[in-house]
This record gives sequence, C-alpha cells and structure tokens, in this order.
Amino acid sequence: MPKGKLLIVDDNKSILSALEILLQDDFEEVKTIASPNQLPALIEAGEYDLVLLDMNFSAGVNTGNEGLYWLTRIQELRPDMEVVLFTAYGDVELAVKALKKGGADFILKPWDNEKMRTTLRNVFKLQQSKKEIKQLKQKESALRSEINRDKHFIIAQSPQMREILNLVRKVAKTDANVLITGDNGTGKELIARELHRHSKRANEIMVSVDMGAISETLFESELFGHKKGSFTDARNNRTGKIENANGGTLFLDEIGNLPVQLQPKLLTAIQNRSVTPIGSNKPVPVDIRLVCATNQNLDEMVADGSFREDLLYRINTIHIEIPPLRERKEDITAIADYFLKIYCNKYRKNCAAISESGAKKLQSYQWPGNVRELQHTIEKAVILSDKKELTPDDFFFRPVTQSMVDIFEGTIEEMEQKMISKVIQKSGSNLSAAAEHLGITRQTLYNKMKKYNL
Ligand SMILES: Nc1ncnc2c1ncn2[C@@H]1O[C@H](COP(=O)(O)OP(=O)(O)OP(=O)(O)O)[C@@H](O)[C@H]1O
Repeated sequence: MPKGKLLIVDDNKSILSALEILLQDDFEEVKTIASPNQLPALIEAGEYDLVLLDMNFSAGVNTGNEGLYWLTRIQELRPDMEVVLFTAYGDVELAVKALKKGGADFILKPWDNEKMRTTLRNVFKLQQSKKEIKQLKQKESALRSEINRDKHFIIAQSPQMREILNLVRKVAKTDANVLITGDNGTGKELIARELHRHSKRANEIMVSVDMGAISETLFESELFGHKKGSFTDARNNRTGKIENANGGTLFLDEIGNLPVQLQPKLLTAIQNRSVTPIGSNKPVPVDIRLVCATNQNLDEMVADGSFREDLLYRINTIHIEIPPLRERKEDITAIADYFLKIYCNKYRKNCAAISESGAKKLQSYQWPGNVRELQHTIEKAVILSDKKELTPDDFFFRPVTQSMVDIFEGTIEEMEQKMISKVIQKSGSNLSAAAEHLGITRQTLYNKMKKYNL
C-alpha cells in the first residue's frame, strides 16, 4: 500500500515543525508551507495526495473564511485532492460548513497526536479507494465497449490461412510480441483477437487502439494518459490505453502512424514494462501483451527514417503476414457463404445460396479492399436481391477508373510515384490530407516526395 504525500499549510512555524516530526513515518513525504499562496503551484504540479489546511492565516482574523476560500481553490485545481481542515477555534458551525463544501475531515487545535495520525491515514486510504474505483469504472467501460463489438468467426479454407491459424494457436500461449501485416481489410484485427482468445490472458481485456484515427496532438495522452493540468485541455486525470490494457492484450492497429517523436516513449514502456503519464514523473507498472498491425512497409519506413529500427525489433518477435484475398481463392467462396448466411438472417431474406456463375464472378475479381470489400459486396447483394440464389448481376464491384488503370503500369516505384503525385494534386497540395489518404505519416510522405523529387 503506498503511503502518500502530505502537504501541510499553517502560518505557525512551530506547529509545522511538530507535525513534520509526528507524521514523518506515516507518509512517504511531509511538506510544510507557511503561506497558502504557495498552494496553487504545488497543487497543480500534482505531487501531493492530501492537504492539512489551517483555516485562519492573517493575524487577528479568525472567521475561517480564508480556509474555506483555499479549500474551494484546491478543489478547483484538483477535484480528487482530499483536504483536512485544521483550526484552533472549536467552531462546530465552521466545521460543518467546511465538510459541506467537500472537506474530508476536521481536526481541532490543540490536537491529539494519535487522533491526528489516524484521521490523516484514514483520509489517505479513502482517497486511494476512490482512485481505484475510478480506474475500475474506466476499465469496465472499456471492457463493455469491447464486449459489444461485433464478433465474427475466422473462415480459413486456404492453405495459407490454415497455416496462419496454426501459428496463431502456437504463439498465443506465449507472451511474445506479435506484428501482423497485410493489406487493408485482410483480417489483421480478427487475427489479433484470435491471439488474445487463445492466450492465457483470454479472461482479461483486449484494448484496441486505431492509431490511424488519433490526431497527432492526442497520441501521447491517448496511449500514456495524462495528469490534470499537464496541458490546456487536461481538465482531469486520464488513464492511457496502455494502462487500461493492464493484465490483458494491447492491440495497436496502424502502428506505422505512431509519430516518430513518440516512438522512443513506446519503446521505453515496452522495455521497462511501465508507463509515465504526461505531467507525471511516476512510472506506473503495466503487464501487457503487445500485438501490433500495419498495412505499411515498416522496413521501408526504417530505411527512410520514419520508423525506429529498435522499436521494430521489439514489436516483431513473431511476424504474421496475411496474404491479400485474391491470392487465396478458396477463402473467397467460403467467406462469401459465411456472410450470406449472416446477412440473410439479419435482413430476413430468403436467399439460400450463390450460383456457380456468381461464385466464379467473385473468384475472378481482384478484391482491392479484401475481406471487408467482400463482406460489403455480399451485404449489398442480399439487401437488393429478391432471388433465392444470388447470380453475377447481384454483385457490384468498385468501378476501375482510367486514372487507376494508368497508375497500374510500370515498376512498383513508378506506380508509387504516380500515385503520390495524383493524391497530392487531388488534395490541393494539402500534405496532411494527402498523407492520411495514402495511409502513411506526413514524415513518410515528405521522405517519399524527396526521394521522387516531387
Ligand atoms: N478470414 C475471415 N473470416 C471471416 N471474416 C473475416 C476474415 N477476415 C476478415 N474478416 C472480416 O473482414 C472485416 C475486416 O477485417 P479486419 O478489420 O480484421 O481487417 P484489418 O486487416 O484489420 O483491416 P484494416 O487494415 O482496415 O484495419 C471484419 O468484419 C472481419 O470480421
């Protein structure tokens, strides 16, 4: 059990010295100050857990109003701070007023040593319990949103997917970090869930973070958490996703989007098994299994300096590469049949099967959006068709535009160059939008523009 840090405010120096000696063994730190004017800076720094606050400061004034004023100030600055009020005047009315305003307890001067120690220790314990409840509530709401997500089975008819599932089952039992790569919609998150489901952490939470959906300014707080007041919008303490995943699995999707300046902080967190929230200097221990995914080429990003090599080595102890759907034809019909059943049921349709020619049409398409695109194609066909059997004309594919045809010519590098120029042009030279559209970081986009002289 942590002992906590106590801040004592009283304008009587001999009281401060006496209390410092009395309480030094009960707390990790006892800091004494003679003027409440120092309070805001100390409270905002977030170092202390509770305050013992004198009610009267200016000589001759003993209405307790100053104490009430500072109590409110402390609560504004840190709503989770517990304040014990301290006064020489046994004024019950004032005590009630202070407790009504949110004071945790009240001690009268001259004080009884044992009572002083017990009161402060109990208030600290109460504060710790409140903190734990808050963390549990956050964890519970994260758990609930995870549980409410749609659950799908993995369909694996192709030899490639069967091999991947075998590997997943073997690796799942260990705590090895896993990197899953593959194009958009190939099933990376589904594989991550399978890893978690078969791991010894299966009864704990898997926290998923879509790094492609977080704005650059929020990355650090989202992952590591922050202390209240550590930046302008930090109105409350916030637990980061890494800490939320404690005991379970942390799934970092689109890991290639992690800004380069935050990569050392993630590396330190993985190596030291602890996270340090923004505005704090206290590392919090965490026990997580890390699974990362990306559709970007991390080796290339290491070469162009937008991804740290040491971080790549840390996250890819085991590497699982999911092939695009067009390279595993056996899965196309099996997955199509699987989604057909799901959507017929959902939309109460009587479509029992896909015709042979329909299946052929599905097999011969390139599926640039992989399983996700197949899923949507089947859903759309089920909604629009009134037939018992789905035929080729029920399946609509994305039209291939002439500009796309032009891009798909030449070497991979030439195609990449053409694609980047096109996207920059389409975005009106807005590089952030272009990078987002291409699914790469701004840094990678700059590097590629330099490489291709764009
Ligand atoms: N083998 C499979 N069997 C059944 N459903 C699948 C399979 N693979 C993918 N899916 C489904 O396809 C959709 C996309 O899968 P998922 O989100 O796991 O892909 P992803 O590679 O993580 O995508 P992104 O790259 O966009 O993050 C999901 O609805 C998922 O359930």
